[in-house]
Amino acid sequence: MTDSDRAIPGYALHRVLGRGNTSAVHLAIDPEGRKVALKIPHTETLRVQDAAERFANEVRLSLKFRHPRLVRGWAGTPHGQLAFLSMEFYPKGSLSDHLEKMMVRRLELPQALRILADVASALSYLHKQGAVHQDVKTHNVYLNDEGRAALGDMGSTYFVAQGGKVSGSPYYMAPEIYHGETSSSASDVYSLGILMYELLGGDRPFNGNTYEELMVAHLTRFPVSLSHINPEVARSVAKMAELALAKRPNDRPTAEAIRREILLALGEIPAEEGGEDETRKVQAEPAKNVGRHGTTPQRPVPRPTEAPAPPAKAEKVEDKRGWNPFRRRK
Ligand SMILES: Nc1ncnc2c1ncn2[C@@H]1O[C@H](COP(=O)(O)OP(=O)(O)OP(=O)(O)O)[C@@H](O)[C@H]1O
Repeated sequence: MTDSDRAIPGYALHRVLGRGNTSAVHLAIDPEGRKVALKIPHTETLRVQDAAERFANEVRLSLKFRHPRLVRGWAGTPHGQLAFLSMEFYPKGSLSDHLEKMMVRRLELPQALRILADVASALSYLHKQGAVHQDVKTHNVYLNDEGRAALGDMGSTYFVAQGGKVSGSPYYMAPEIYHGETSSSASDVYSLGILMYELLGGDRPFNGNTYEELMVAHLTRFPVSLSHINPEVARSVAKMAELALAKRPNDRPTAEAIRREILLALGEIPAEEGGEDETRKVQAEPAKNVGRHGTTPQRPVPRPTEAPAPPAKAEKVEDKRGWNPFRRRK
């Protein structure tokens, strides 16, 4: 029993689904008898103003946004000793957990495209609401039993009109964020581009052992063409991933344009964004032979571990020195 295993009135805790830097997430039964993922912040999180505010932000925004490709918040209390967030339970856990468990370098092509289309769909929705997510990465994508994905962790999300604190994970952070500029929907698209390389190409395009190495890579290097890494990926999708990684925000496509291109590669006609049913199938079955040469062969390669969130812009240099991109966060 730790401090984040405390009782929340009305919820029966079953087992721990995972522990992060700021909270523990339990499988629980809510007052309506539903299985939910119950997030309870560590006492330390509630003590540190920034962390407490981030948790409160996650609670508020998870309850506010409604989209089938966003992790749904059922109920929550943003502040205080009884702070919690009750969310939709994703039985397969996070995409990073899943990739680690599967021990594969990349998923089968249709599965990877489906996940990417779902994340692009969630981003397209958020961007239309005038919000920026700021933390797109495998750790924050959740999977259900049908192979559908939902984007979670709204802790860093903010409305552009209201402004917000710039943050992100160094593996996924756009060049303008490294430059200390403000984030935008285009910086989310950049992170989506990294995710596309990761899922379709088997690796992130920019790597490094330190924050500085990663910064240099993101600022100065250009990714190898995704078509070259994986010729099975449709050229139109590979092109989108490459454009998403453009150094200048204005040169990147929108999340909606990426979503459409991926859905077309899946053999679906993209429908309007926002409803429960975002796509209409062209064929009764999802296209098996996606891309130019069919599905992706699997290679058993263990995955690198996730990076923690970087020091926020305003944080001190000591934080940066102590930062280790390969430390597990749970
Ligand atoms: N909705 C959910 N369904 C199933 N499992 C979940 C869900 N939400 C979180 N988990 C599990 O709990 C773990 C911890 O959650 P999460 O990463 O959100 O915690 P956190 O403390 O906010 O993380 P950090 O602050 O380190 O980013 C996840 O890695 C995942 O395994």
